[in-house]
Amino acid sequence: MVSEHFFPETSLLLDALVERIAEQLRLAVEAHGQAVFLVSGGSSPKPVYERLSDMPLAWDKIIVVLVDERWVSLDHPASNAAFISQHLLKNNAENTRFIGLKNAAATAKEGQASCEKILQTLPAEPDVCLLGMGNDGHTASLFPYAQGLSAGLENQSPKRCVAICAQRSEVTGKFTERMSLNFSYLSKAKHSFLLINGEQKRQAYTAALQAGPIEDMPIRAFLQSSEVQLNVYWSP
Ligand SMILES: O=C(O)[C@H](O)[C@@H](O)[C@H](O)[C@H](O)COP(=O)(O)O
Repeated sequence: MVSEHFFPETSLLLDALVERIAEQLRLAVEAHGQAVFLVSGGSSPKPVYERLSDMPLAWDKIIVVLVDERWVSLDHPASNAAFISQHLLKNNAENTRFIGLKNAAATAKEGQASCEKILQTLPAEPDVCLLGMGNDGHTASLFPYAQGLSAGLENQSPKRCVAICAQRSEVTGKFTERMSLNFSYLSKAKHSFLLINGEQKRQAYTAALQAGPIEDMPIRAFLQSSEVQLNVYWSP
Protein backbone atom coordinates (compact mmCIF):
# COMPACT_ATOMS: atom_id res chain seq x y z
CA MET A 1 0.00 0.00 0.00
CA VAL A 2 1.12 3.52 -0.78
CA SER A 3 0.45 6.70 1.15
CA GLU A 4 1.53 9.90 -0.55
CA HIS A 5 2.93 12.87 1.31
CA PHE A 6 3.56 15.59 -1.27
CA PHE A 7 4.88 18.98 -0.19
CA PRO A 8 5.11 22.32 -2.07
CA GLU A 9 8.60 22.90 -0.66
CA THR A 10 11.51 20.66 0.31
CA SER A 11 11.92 22.32 3.72
CA LEU A 12 8.37 21.30 4.66
CA LEU A 13 9.02 17.74 3.46
CA LEU A 14 12.21 17.52 5.50
CA ASP A 15 10.50 18.77 8.67
CA ALA A 16 7.82 16.09 8.29
CA LEU A 17 10.00 13.20 7.16
CA VAL A 18 12.75 13.70 9.73
CA GLU A 19 10.17 13.89 12.54
CA ARG A 20 8.41 10.77 11.28
CA ILE A 21 11.62 8.74 11.04
CA ALA A 22 12.87 9.97 14.41
CA GLU A 23 9.50 9.08 15.99
CA GLN A 24 9.53 5.55 14.58
CA LEU A 25 13.11 5.00 15.73
CA ARG A 26 12.21 6.34 19.18
CA LEU A 27 9.16 4.05 19.45
CA ALA A 28 11.16 1.03 18.28
CA VAL A 29 13.83 1.58 20.92
CA GLU A 30 11.13 2.05 23.59
CA ALA A 31 9.33 -1.09 22.47
CA HIS A 32 12.20 -3.54 22.09
CA GLY A 33 15.36 -1.88 23.23
CA GLN A 34 16.85 -1.34 19.80
CA ALA A 35 16.01 -0.09 16.32
CA VAL A 36 17.30 -1.16 12.91
CA PHE A 37 17.41 1.70 10.42
CA LEU A 38 18.02 0.81 6.74
CA VAL A 39 19.53 3.78 4.91
CA SER A 40 19.92 4.45 1.18
CA GLY A 41 22.84 6.24 -0.41
CA GLY A 42 22.65 8.46 -3.46
CA SER A 43 22.22 12.19 -2.82
CA SER A 44 18.54 12.97 -2.04
CA PRO A 45 18.66 11.76 1.58
CA LYS A 46 21.65 13.99 2.48
CA PRO A 47 19.58 16.73 4.22
CA VAL A 48 17.49 14.07 6.01
CA TYR A 49 20.63 12.49 7.47
CA GLU A 50 22.14 15.85 8.38
CA ARG A 51 19.07 16.73 10.43
CA LEU A 52 18.68 13.25 11.94
CA SER A 53 22.28 13.36 13.15
CA ASP A 54 21.31 16.24 15.45
CA MET A 55 18.20 14.54 16.85
CA PRO A 56 18.33 13.54 20.55
CA LEU A 57 17.69 9.84 19.93
CA ALA A 58 19.11 6.81 21.76
CA TRP A 59 21.65 6.37 18.98
CA ASP A 60 23.56 3.81 21.05
CA LYS A 61 20.52 1.54 20.63
CA ILE A 62 20.13 2.12 16.89
CA ILE A 63 21.81 0.00 14.20
CA VAL A 64 22.26 1.80 10.87
CA VAL A 65 22.46 -0.60 7.92
CA LEU A 66 23.21 0.33 4.30
CA VAL A 67 20.48 -0.49 1.78
CA ASP A 68 23.06 -0.87 -0.95
CA GLU A 69 26.66 -0.15 -1.82
CA ARG A 70 28.72 0.40 -4.88
CA TRP A 71 31.60 -2.11 -4.86
CA VAL A 72 34.24 0.56 -4.40
CA SER A 73 36.73 1.37 -1.64
CA LEU A 74 35.55 3.48 1.28
CA ASP A 75 37.61 6.44 0.05
CA HIS A 76 35.99 6.35 -3.40
CA PRO A 77 33.63 9.29 -4.10
CA ALA A 78 30.81 6.86 -4.95
CA SER A 79 31.00 4.99 -1.62
CA ASN A 80 27.66 5.00 0.21
CA ALA A 81 29.39 4.03 3.45
CA ALA A 82 31.47 7.20 3.19
CA PHE A 83 28.31 9.19 2.36
CA ILE A 84 26.51 7.87 5.47
CA SER A 85 29.55 8.49 7.68
CA GLN A 86 29.84 12.03 6.35
CA HIS A 87 26.17 13.01 6.68
CA LEU A 88 24.60 10.82 9.36
CA LEU A 89 27.20 9.25 11.66
CA LYS A 90 28.18 12.50 13.36
CA ASN A 91 26.89 14.89 16.07
CA ASN A 92 24.49 12.90 18.32
CA ALA A 93 24.71 9.93 15.93
CA GLU A 94 28.50 9.83 15.83
CA ASN A 95 28.99 6.50 17.60
CA THR A 96 26.02 4.66 16.14
CA ARG A 97 26.65 1.05 15.17
CA PHE A 98 26.92 0.92 11.37
CA ILE A 99 26.74 -2.10 9.09
CA GLY A 100 28.08 -1.50 5.57
CA LEU A 101 27.93 -3.91 2.65
CA LYS A 102 31.46 -3.62 1.21
CA ASN A 103 34.11 -6.15 2.23
CA ALA A 104 37.57 -7.17 1.03
CA ALA A 105 36.33 -9.53 -1.71
CA ALA A 106 37.37 -8.49 -5.21
CA THR A 107 33.78 -8.56 -6.46
CA ALA A 108 30.33 -8.22 -4.91
CA LYS A 109 29.54 -11.77 -6.03
CA GLU A 110 32.56 -13.11 -4.10
CA GLY A 111 31.67 -10.90 -1.15
CA GLN A 112 28.01 -11.93 -0.91
CA ALA A 113 28.42 -14.85 1.51
CA SER A 114 30.30 -12.92 4.19
CA CYS A 115 27.98 -9.93 3.79
CA GLU A 116 25.02 -12.28 4.21
CA LYS A 117 26.52 -13.75 7.39
CA ILE A 118 26.59 -10.33 9.05
CA LEU A 119 23.11 -9.39 7.86
CA GLN A 120 21.67 -12.66 9.24
CA THR A 121 22.53 -11.44 12.75
CA LEU A 122 19.91 -8.68 12.37
CA PRO A 123 16.24 -9.02 13.41
CA ALA A 124 13.88 -10.47 10.80
CA GLU A 125 11.94 -7.20 10.60
CA PRO A 126 13.92 -3.96 10.40
CA ASP A 127 12.17 -0.98 11.95
CA VAL A 128 12.67 1.85 9.48
CA CYS A 129 13.75 1.85 5.83
CA LEU A 130 14.51 4.96 3.77
CA LEU A 131 14.54 4.28 0.03
CA GLY A 132 15.39 6.49 -2.91
CA MET A 133 14.53 5.98 -6.56
CA GLY A 134 16.28 6.64 -9.84
CA ASN A 135 14.56 8.11 -12.90
CA ASP A 136 14.61 4.58 -14.32
CA GLY A 137 12.54 3.27 -11.42
CA HIS A 138 15.39 1.49 -9.63
CA THR A 139 15.55 1.47 -5.86
CA ALA A 140 18.36 0.21 -3.66
CA SER A 141 20.57 -1.37 -6.33
CA LEU A 142 17.67 -3.20 -7.92
CA PHE A 143 18.22 -1.81 -11.40
CA PRO A 144 16.01 -2.65 -14.39
CA TYR A 145 17.08 -5.91 -16.07
CA ALA A 146 20.37 -5.94 -14.13
CA GLN A 147 22.28 -9.19 -13.54
CA GLY A 148 21.07 -10.48 -10.18
CA LEU A 149 17.76 -8.62 -10.34
CA SER A 150 15.50 -11.70 -10.38
CA ALA A 151 17.21 -13.06 -7.26
CA GLY A 152 16.96 -9.58 -5.74
CA LEU A 153 13.22 -9.41 -6.37
CA GLU A 154 12.35 -12.87 -4.99
CA ASN A 155 9.43 -12.45 -2.65
CA GLN A 156 10.38 -14.86 0.15
CA SER A 157 14.12 -15.42 0.07
CA PRO A 158 16.17 -16.89 2.96
CA LYS A 159 18.88 -14.43 1.92
CA ARG A 160 19.01 -10.74 2.71
CA CYS A 161 21.48 -9.37 0.16
CA VAL A 162 22.31 -9.87 -3.50
CA ALA A 163 25.23 -9.00 -5.77
CA ILE A 164 24.07 -6.90 -8.69
CA CYS A 165 25.87 -5.93 -11.85
CA ALA A 166 24.04 -2.74 -12.70
CA GLN A 167 23.50 -2.14 -16.39
CA ARG A 168 24.70 1.38 -15.77
CA SER A 169 25.28 3.58 -12.78
CA GLU A 170 23.68 7.04 -12.50
CA VAL A 171 26.69 8.02 -10.39
CA THR A 172 29.71 6.81 -12.32
CA GLY A 173 28.03 6.22 -15.68
CA LYS A 174 29.97 2.96 -15.95
CA PHE A 175 29.17 -0.68 -15.30
CA THR A 176 29.32 -1.01 -11.53
CA GLU A 177 29.17 -3.97 -9.24
CA ARG A 178 26.90 -3.44 -6.30
CA MET A 179 25.71 -5.19 -3.18
CA SER A 180 22.08 -4.59 -2.32
CA LEU A 181 19.62 -5.68 0.32
CA ASN A 182 17.03 -7.72 -1.51
CA PHE A 183 13.31 -7.05 -1.82
CA SER A 184 12.55 -9.92 0.54
CA TYR A 185 14.35 -8.25 3.44
CA LEU A 186 13.60 -4.63 2.53
CA SER A 187 9.88 -5.44 2.32
CA LYS A 188 9.86 -6.65 5.93
CA ALA A 189 10.64 -3.18 7.28
CA LYS A 190 7.87 -2.02 9.60
CA HIS A 191 7.98 1.56 8.35
CA SER A 192 9.18 2.28 4.81
CA PHE A 193 9.73 5.68 3.27
CA LEU A 194 10.45 6.58 -0.35
CA LEU A 195 12.08 9.99 -0.79
CA ILE A 196 11.85 11.50 -4.28
CA ASN A 197 12.13 15.04 -5.54
CA GLY A 198 11.63 16.92 -8.77
CA GLU A 199 9.32 16.59 -11.75
CA GLN A 200 11.28 13.83 -13.50
CA LYS A 201 11.10 11.51 -10.52
CA ARG A 202 7.44 12.33 -10.00
CA GLN A 203 6.78 11.26 -13.59
CA ALA A 204 8.82 8.11 -13.07
CA TYR A 205 6.87 7.38 -9.87
CA THR A 206 3.56 7.93 -11.70
CA ALA A 207 4.70 5.56 -14.46
CA ALA A 208 5.71 2.98 -11.86
CA LEU A 209 2.22 3.12 -10.37
CA GLN A 210 0.85 1.91 -13.71
CA ALA A 211 0.68 -1.82 -14.39
CA GLY A 212 3.86 -3.11 -16.02
CA PRO A 213 6.76 -5.52 -15.58
CA ILE A 214 8.54 -5.18 -12.25
CA GLU A 215 11.86 -5.81 -14.03
CA ASP A 216 11.21 -2.66 -16.03
CA MET A 217 10.77 -0.48 -12.92
CA PRO A 218 11.83 -2.45 -9.80
CA ILE A 219 10.25 0.11 -7.44
CA ARG A 220 7.00 -1.53 -8.60
CA ALA A 221 7.79 -4.49 -6.34
CA PHE A 222 7.24 -2.15 -3.37
CA LEU A 223 4.35 -0.19 -4.87
CA GLN A 224 2.45 -3.33 -5.81
CA SER A 225 3.12 -5.28 -2.62
CA SER A 226 0.26 -5.70 -0.14
CA GLU A 227 2.90 -6.38 2.54
CA VAL A 228 4.68 -3.05 2.19
CA GLN A 229 3.20 0.17 3.59
CA LEU A 230 5.24 2.66 1.58
CA ASN A 231 5.14 6.32 2.60
CA VAL A 232 6.07 8.34 -0.48
CA TYR A 233 7.54 11.76 0.26
CA TRP A 234 7.84 14.14 -2.69
CA SER A 235 8.63 17.79 -3.19
CA PRO A 236 9.41 19.81 -6.35
O1 LIG B 1 23.33 3.72 -4.13
C1 LIG B 1 22.43 4.44 -4.53
O2 LIG B 1 22.56 5.27 -5.45
C2 LIG B 1 21.07 4.42 -3.86
O3 LIG B 1 20.88 3.54 -2.91
C3 LIG B 1 20.04 4.45 -4.94
O4 LIG B 1 19.06 3.49 -4.92
C4 LIG B 1 19.45 5.81 -4.83
O5 LIG B 1 18.50 5.83 -3.79
C5 LIG B 1 18.83 6.22 -6.13
O6 LIG B 1 19.79 6.03 -7.16
C6 LIG B 1 18.42 7.69 -6.08
O7 LIG B 1 19.61 8.42 -5.93
P1 LIG B 1 19.54 10.01 -5.73
O8 LIG B 1 18.94 10.24 -4.38
O9 LIG B 1 20.99 10.44 -5.80
O10 LIG B 1 18.69 10.57 -6.84
